Amino acid sequence: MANNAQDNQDNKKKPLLKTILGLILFSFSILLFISFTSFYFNWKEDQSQLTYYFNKNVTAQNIIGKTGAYLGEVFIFDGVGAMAFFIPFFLFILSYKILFDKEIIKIWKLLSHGIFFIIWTPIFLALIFGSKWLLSGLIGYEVYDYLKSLLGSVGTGIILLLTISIYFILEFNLSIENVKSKLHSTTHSKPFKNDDEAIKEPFEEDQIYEKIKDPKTVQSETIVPKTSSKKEILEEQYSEIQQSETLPDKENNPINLSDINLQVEESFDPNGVSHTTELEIDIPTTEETVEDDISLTIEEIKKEEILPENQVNKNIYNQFGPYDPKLDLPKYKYPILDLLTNYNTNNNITVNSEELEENKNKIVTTLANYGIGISSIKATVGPTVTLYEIIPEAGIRISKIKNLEDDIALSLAALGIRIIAPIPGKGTIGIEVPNSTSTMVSMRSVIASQKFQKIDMELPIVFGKTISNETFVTDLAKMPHMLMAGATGQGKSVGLNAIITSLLYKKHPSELKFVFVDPKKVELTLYNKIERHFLAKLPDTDEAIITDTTKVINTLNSLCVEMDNRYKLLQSAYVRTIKEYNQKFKERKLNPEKGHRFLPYIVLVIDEFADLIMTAGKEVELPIARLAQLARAIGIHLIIATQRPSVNVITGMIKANFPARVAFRVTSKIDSRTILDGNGADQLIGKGDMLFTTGNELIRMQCAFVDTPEVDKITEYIGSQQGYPDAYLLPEFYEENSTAAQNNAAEAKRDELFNDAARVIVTAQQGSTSLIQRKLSLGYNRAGRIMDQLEAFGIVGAFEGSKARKVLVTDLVSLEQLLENLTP
Ligand SMILES: Nc1ncnc2c1ncn2[C@@H]1O[C@H](COP(=O)(O)OP(=O)(O)OP(=O)(O)O)[C@@H](O)[C@H]1O
Repeated sequence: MANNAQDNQDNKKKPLLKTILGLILFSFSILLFISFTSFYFNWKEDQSQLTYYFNKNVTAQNIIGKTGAYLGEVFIFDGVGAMAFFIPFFLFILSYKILFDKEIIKIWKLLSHGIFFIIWTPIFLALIFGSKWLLSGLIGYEVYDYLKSLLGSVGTGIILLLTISIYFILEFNLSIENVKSKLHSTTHSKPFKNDDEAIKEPFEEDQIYEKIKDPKTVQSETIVPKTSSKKEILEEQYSEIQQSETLPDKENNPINLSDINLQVEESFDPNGVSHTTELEIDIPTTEETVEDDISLTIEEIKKEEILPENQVNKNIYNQFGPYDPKLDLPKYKYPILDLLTNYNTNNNITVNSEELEENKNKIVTTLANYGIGISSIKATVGPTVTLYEIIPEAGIRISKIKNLEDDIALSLAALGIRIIAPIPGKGTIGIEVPNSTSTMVSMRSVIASQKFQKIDMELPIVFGKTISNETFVTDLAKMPHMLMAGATGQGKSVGLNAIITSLLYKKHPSELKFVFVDPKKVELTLYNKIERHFLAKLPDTDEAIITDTTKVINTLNSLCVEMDNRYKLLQSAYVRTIKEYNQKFKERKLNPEKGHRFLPYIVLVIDEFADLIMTAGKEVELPIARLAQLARAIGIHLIIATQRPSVNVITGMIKANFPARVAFRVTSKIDSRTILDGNGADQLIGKGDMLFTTGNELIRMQCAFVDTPEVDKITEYIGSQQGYPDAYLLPEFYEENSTAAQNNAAEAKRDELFNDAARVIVTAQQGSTSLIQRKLSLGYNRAGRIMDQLEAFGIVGAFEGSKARKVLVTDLVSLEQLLENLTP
């Protein structure tokens, strides 16, 4: 009881205290205002009086006396000049809020804006008016003077302009797009584009009638004859009414325009000419009833603005701009050209005209010996091969020339002659003859080529130079998977390195990850150095480069899981390809809280595929075929290289899903057919001489040469830079049919924070990875891994795309029991 009485007392005191405080602040604001204003008129006379502040015989001119003069001196003269008026203004607003519980202007907003302008304006005034301290105050002038010594007047002006621009941009959200869209909307909402058009616009007088007449008073309305003068009058009157929407008592007595009865009356003289037009407005008065005496105060309903989801993201977009995945490693430097050796042979293909002439003669005579006449012959010299294009005389069968391949080779005494009859799209027959001295195509020359530098592709690969000495660039993302074959020592490893190097020169670590499988254990180990930048691996494996067959199977299956996960993400984002998905993510239209993330491309490179198939057979073939069939849309691309392109290695299932083929020299026609579905690879001359096809024509090329020390330098360059804490972690994969093995494996690898994460998830009853991330301050990968483990132990359900996983344990007690059972 005593307590209640005390509370009541307190409650009664509170409004009193508030009123007192409000009044004090109000008085202060008035005092300051009068002091400051008076200071401007009397400061000269009063300045000397201030030394005798406590001497009652000395008086000041200021209305508020010596104190007023003193306050003016401190705040205006020695302080911030005219901006000192902000202080009484602020106190006034504050007192109003305290007294009447109403905010004229939001206090915090006013304060923050005020602080900005208290700093900015005096400097600005000092810049414009110089040492007029009454305007800028001493502080404003001194700051300006200091800035001037540093930047000069122009520099200071620019800084001031910049700061005020930033202020307005932030305050009014003036991004270029916003301004554009506003301009756009205003131009579209303009009724008339210009005055002329307004005149041309057929004016419907009836529309005015419609607008101004109240349906209730239709009967009493006087019909106005349609003359242009009346039209104008009416128009004017209507606009007046519209303006009068802001009638003075609108605040307290809101009047609806439709409640206004409008009558237009005209008097006519006998000739029918109108003289006066009167406008009468009936403002309905509220009926006064007894109930009116009882006042009803309706508390203002505060509506919290809830934006739709896409709008929320839009705000984030407006605030932070597009998401840039490269900001993960903002200081990352792309490899420089000097890491590649300059072999000094760049574009200088030596044309040996004697050799060309000799070969031409031999071709012409050999063909003549078989009765084939030629009407013209043209040579295109490439780095390793020269293409002689011939147009046979009319009536010669093409197959006849094709059959002479061996005879021409014999007469030219050269290996690697290939006859293309006819050259697709040209109407000529091509005879490729190797040059006696071939020119090496250096990786440096192709990387530096304008074509590669300027190309805009998702995964650009520069292979080398074509027979006509053009740099050949193609997009792995479009291929979408590549099969590479070639006998040992013919340039396969160099080819793989060329592909990887091209990608490393063009892609940021956030955009691309490699999975390397290297059963030979030597070719790809160089790339270990870029593990934390560009490699992806299974969780809890030490080496990112996979050399062990069992791990290959797990990795491939894990990639299948990643593929499925990515498909779910794409599905929930309503997009069809990774490109669209990432674009949407960059535009912040996808919510990371719902599991969305930027998806890097994944390139799986398998060197020596034959070895894998021999040891693991179907176990690798199936996931590879699955990936090859489905992974194109979600950014997983496969490059498979093999020495032995025999049918038991490159099975029908694999072949069907790898449209892009690269063939270095192979030893038999059969191998050539397996890899290219035709002859040709057996006629290559080795050392990087290659054929490339994506299903249509065969392109002969000299592969760019990149040596191991060059690769070493590139990986060293990238590896020495700041990288991610770990390689990109692929999802965990457990074999489906052995739950025990699965549990054991998971048990052995349970994360230290597994129990904590389980508690977080069960408490919140929400299976979300980002929740674990937030509560336990973990990175996405680790949190994702823990989530997989929670699934393995039956604590949460399966991954469901953008939806949170189901939590299968309902309360903490059951969870603790489960965790206890798990502890060995
Ligand atoms: N594009 C090229 N330009 C010039 N020379 C090359 C090119 N490619 C390969 N060579 C030469 O051929 C050699 C063997 O190449 P590479 O190591 O790539 O063969 P490989 O097919 O991978 O052999 P293996 O299968 O035994 O590893 C290289 O050391 C190099 O001298």
